[in-house]
Amino acid sequence: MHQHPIGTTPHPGTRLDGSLFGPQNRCFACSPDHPTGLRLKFHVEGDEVVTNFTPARSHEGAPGVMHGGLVTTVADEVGVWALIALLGKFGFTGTMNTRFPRPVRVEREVQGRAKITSKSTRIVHAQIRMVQDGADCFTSTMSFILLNQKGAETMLGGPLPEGWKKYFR
Ligand SMILES: CCCCCCCCCCCCCC(=O)SCCNC(=O)CCNC(=O)[C@H](O)C(C)(C)COP(=O)(O)OP(=O)(O)OC[C@H]1O[C@@H](n2cnc3c(N)ncnc32)[C@H](O)[C@@H]1OP(=O)(O)O
Repeated sequence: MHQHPIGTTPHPGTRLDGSLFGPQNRCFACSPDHPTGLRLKFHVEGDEVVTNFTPARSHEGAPGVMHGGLVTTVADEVGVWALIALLGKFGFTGTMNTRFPRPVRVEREVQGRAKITSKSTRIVHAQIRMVQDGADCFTSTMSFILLNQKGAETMLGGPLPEGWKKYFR
């Protein structure tokens, strides 16, 4: 029987940048007005959520190479945005199983691509790739944990803004 891939249609009305969550969103990776953040934006291509980012010299670890932790930051973020865009849900990163097959060079665009591979009530698995000049530089299987409103409030340490509640179970 033909199986529809999970989450292939953008969740209706979803604006694919950090302004979606309003001024309380201070996310280093996606807040549009973070003073030193990455200010990532996202779009959907088929069953993938995609972000484009050009690392600067200030994102280096080894000379000429983007710091692996920052590569992971972009990859983690595009994974979460796959849940937001395709499922209308927010998940907290639970696990990452990652390889870095090639360096990401600074001052050249790298593309983050995330695809949802499985979904249950409480866990979503996604496959994330970071691609530069047509080659995979980072591949990871990540799990994201879906909390209910009470669990999210406990985790975040306070009540959720009204507009965030729908992103939880
Ligand atoms: C709307 C919000 C807007 C925000 C604006 C900014 C946007 C962008 C921000 C983007 C930021 C980027 C993203 C970030 O940076 S998210 C930040 C990085 N991640 C964290 O800080 C998570 C820290 N960990 C925790 O808080 C808890 O351990 C979590 C919440 C993960 C689970 O809590 P808890 O343990 O109490 O949950 P449960 O007992 O109900 O279990 C539920 C199910 O999950 C399974 N499980 C549990 N742990 C793991 C695990 N580690 N791997 C795999 N599976 C795990 C468990 O077996 C069970 O499965 P099942 O038995 O039902 O099958």
